[in-house]
Amino acid sequence: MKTDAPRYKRILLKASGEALMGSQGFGIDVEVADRIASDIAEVRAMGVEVGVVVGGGNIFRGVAVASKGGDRVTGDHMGMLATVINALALATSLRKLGIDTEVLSAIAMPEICQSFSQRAALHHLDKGRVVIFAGGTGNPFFTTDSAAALRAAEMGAEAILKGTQVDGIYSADPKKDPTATRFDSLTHAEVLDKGLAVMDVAAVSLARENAIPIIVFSIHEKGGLAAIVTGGGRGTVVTDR
Ligand SMILES: Nc1ncnc2c1ncn2[C@@H]1O[C@H](COP(=O)(O)OP(=O)(O)O)[C@@H](O)[C@H]1O
Ligand SMILES: O=c1ccn([C@@H]2O[C@H](COP(=O)(O)OP(=O)(O)O)[C@@H](O)[C@H]2O)c(=O)[nH]1
Repeated sequence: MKTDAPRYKRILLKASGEALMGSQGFGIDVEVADRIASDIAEVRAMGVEVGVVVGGGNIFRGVAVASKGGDRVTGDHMGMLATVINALALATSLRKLGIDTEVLSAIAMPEICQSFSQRAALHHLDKGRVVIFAGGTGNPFFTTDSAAALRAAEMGAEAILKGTQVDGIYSADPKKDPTATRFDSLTHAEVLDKGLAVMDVAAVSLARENAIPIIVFSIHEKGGLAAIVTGGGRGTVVTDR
């Protein structure tokens, strides 16, 4: 039994969309969604309040449309709808585990889920529900990382936990540069000044302005989320120290 006490009362997990496709080339691998849900359930069982922003890269990215001569805004609308599909999949996995979960969308679609408002989000969190924020920020030209920073500020989260493909922030993209070295800790300003592209500038700036720490860790590690929440695990911690 895990006895480590959680460091945070309320967190915002950014779950990579790309991770959800598992070893498939596209879409959602239900086994991966179920495993991420079990990781979330583990920290809920510790009493941690959890908001989740889910990406959409496993289904659609707006730039893909723009790069082929299409309209970027329409592409981004398609990307935001992709995040709603992922949010519904993750909510399904959480509910299978008996975790009370609410999906709040930045784009109104009342037949499918509630619309986002800060009041609704805080209400559901207070009731102990996991809240999945769908539809990104609701605006084109943004990313789900920016949505994560925005929702973290709105819900008063003590940390943004970015669960991604890599186990931290490196001196360069480790997928492209095998000589890249990993940081244990950085400041928001250092991430921006060094141009470390693990998160976009808007997201890091918003987190810095609101003094919200960011922890980048691998979402592929079972139990990795609980390890980070209890102050262990492998990841890069970004603070305004
Ligand atoms: N300096 C860096 N340190 C770590 N990862 C980086 C860095 N620069 C670029 N990356 C890349 O950024 C990716 C995360 O970007 P992102 O598109 O937000 O993924 P996701 O939203 O699916 O987690 C990592 O998987 C990594 O390949
Ligand atoms: O506030 C937002 C969030 C997302 N998107 C669109 O949704 C896509 C999927 O999000 P993202 O690339 O951040 O997903 P992830 O990288 O986490 O899988 C993006 O490419 C954008 O096209 C957007 O337009 N506004």
